[in-house]
This record gives sequence, structure tokens and C-alpha cells, in this order.
Amino acid sequence: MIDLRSDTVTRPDAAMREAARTAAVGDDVYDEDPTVNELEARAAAAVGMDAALYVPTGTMGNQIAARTHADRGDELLCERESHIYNWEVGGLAQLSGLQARPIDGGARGVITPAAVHDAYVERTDHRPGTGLLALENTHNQKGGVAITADEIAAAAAAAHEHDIPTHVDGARLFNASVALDTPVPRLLDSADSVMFCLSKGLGAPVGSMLAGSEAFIERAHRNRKLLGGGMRQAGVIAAPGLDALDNVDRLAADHANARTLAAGLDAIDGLAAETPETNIVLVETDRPAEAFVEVTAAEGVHASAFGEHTVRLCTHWDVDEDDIEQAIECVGRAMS
Ligand SMILES: Cc1ncc(COP(=O)(O)O)c(CN[C@H](C(=O)O)[C@H](C)O)c1O
Repeated sequence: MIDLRSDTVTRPDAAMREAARTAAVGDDVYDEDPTVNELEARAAAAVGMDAALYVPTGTMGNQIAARTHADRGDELLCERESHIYNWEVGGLAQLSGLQARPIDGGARGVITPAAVHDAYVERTDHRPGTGLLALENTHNQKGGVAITADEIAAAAAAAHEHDIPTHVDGARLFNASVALDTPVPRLLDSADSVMFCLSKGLGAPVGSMLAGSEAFIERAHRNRKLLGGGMRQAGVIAAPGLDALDNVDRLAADHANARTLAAGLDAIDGLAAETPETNIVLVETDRPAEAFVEVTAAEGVHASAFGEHTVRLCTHWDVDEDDIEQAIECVGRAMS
């Protein structure tokens, strides 16, 4: 089975397993786990922010950011098809009492300064004020679109005109960095916080990083405990994350495989796939997406239904060029 459902399915390599086995550990609730502390320092440096916090999942990282930046009853501006709005179980409302105000970011999921100004709400006795702007890079639902540093900075600058912070859901930010040949800190020039995943294309089995100012991370640390994310000897799962930070350059192979996959699928009757910007391929199919997923699974390829006639396939480090060629053949048989 060639598993292209997501890059969340990546499995740790031998080096990661050895790092986990030999990790120095301590009680991270008391900030005494040396491996977690090393990972947090390296992650902060990698994104150009003052501090970072190790969290079990990207969802928790985003939800901690929302709760830390905004107050109960605030509005959070986000893109209409963003993960924080669509795929986190209504956590903004459930966990933080926030009201999401989704903005249509168009074909590429880019929120413009004008859209920020239009959506901003000043807090009054009648209106909930805007408390946070949440951006997403790369944009998952739009097909892994890599949003440029200037586009991120322009939206964040508009938010800052209203004294609103900007959080970047950077689950795949390193994919954007590689695709745009832009250093990650440049992609975050005007952002106030970022969450990025170690557990997706970077290959770690568990974990994401939330980064921002020292003061923000101190408050986020307490909100992580509130949400049950205070961990003990977490060095065992954090150690592979240190390896993951050394894996960034290999993302280019995932992007090349995605381009090959998209071209191969686009040549199959009944399918249409645009050239991907990163590791996510969106395929429009002439049959219901669920039916496509079912028949391709029977032929040995796992994909994800991402819309009525839209299927998502993600490349990642457990899939090589031969797998991609095989996947194209399998889908061709499924469509014949
Ligand atoms: C942009 C973005 N931000 C946050 C998350 C949440 O990360 P985790 O909670 O799964 O670690 C995801 C995971 N995305 C998963 C996937 O793509 O298969 C599913 C949809 O939740 C994401 O794509």
C-alpha cells in the first residue's frame, strides 16, 4: 500500500529511534528535560523567534496560540478554508470562547491587507473586538500553496495597524521555505507567533513547536498545562524532533515527487491535477471523491477525499520515486 493520505503518516527512521532510545530526560513540567529544552532552543533559532514550546500536536499549538493571544469573546480572523477553523473540532469556541470570522482568501488562500481592514471589528459595548489574525502557510486545503513572505508581512502589518497580533499556522512552513527558497525567519518577519509541525514532512513521530516572544511563550506554557499538554520525560519523543530539524533540505524531494505525481495523474482520463507548489497534490476527478479513494485503495494507493470531486495526495519521506511511478500506474488501473 502506497500511503498518500497525508504527510502525517511519516514513520521515524533508525536515527530517530536511536535518538529516542538514548535521549537524556527529566521532568518537563519543571523545565528539567534537557532534550526538550535543546529542541525548544533550536526551534526558536530556526524560526527566528525568542522562545519556543514543545507541544504534542499542531492542533494543540494552534489552540494554545489562540487562547494566549486573544481573550474570551474576541473574534479571530482566519481564511475560510483554514485548518484552525475547519479541522480543529471547533476548538476556538470550545476551548477559548472565540468567534471565528472566516475570510475568503481566493484561489491561493491569501488574506490581503484590505480583507483584514474590512473584517476588523473594534470592541464596543455591542461588538466583539478582533483579537487575532491567524494565517496558514503552506495552505493545506488550497493544495499546499506556499504564501510569500511579502503576502504574510502585508496581512500582518494590516493587523498591527489595529494592534492585533498575527499567528501563523506553519504546520508545513518548512515546505514553504524550501519551495520559495526563502529562509523561515523571513517568512515570519511580521508574525507574532508560529506553530510548525515536526511530525509531518520533517518525519518526527510526535510533536509540534509553538514559537514567539519570551512573554508569549511564558503565557503559552501555562495554557499548555491547562490543555493537558504538560509532559514529563518527553525527551524520548522530543529527541526525534531534533533529527527532524536536520531534515529540511530533503523536503525538495517530496516536492519533486509531487510534481511527478501530479503530471502522471493529470494524464489519466477523468482526472485533472495542477502542478503543485509543495508536497500536496489536489486531483479533480470525474467521479465522487469517496468512490475514487475506494477504488484506488483497492489498487494499492491510499488517498484522502478533500471535497465532493477533489482528492488530496501527499508525498512524504516514506514514498520514493518508484512508489510514485507505481502509484500513477495503480490509479490508471483504478480509472480504467
Ligand atoms: C495546516 C495544518 N495545521 C495544523 C494541523 C494539525 O496538526 P496535528 O494536530 O495533526 O499535529 C494540520 C494537520 N492536518 C492533517 C492533514 O493534513 O492530514 C489533518 C487534516 O488534520 C494541518 O494540515
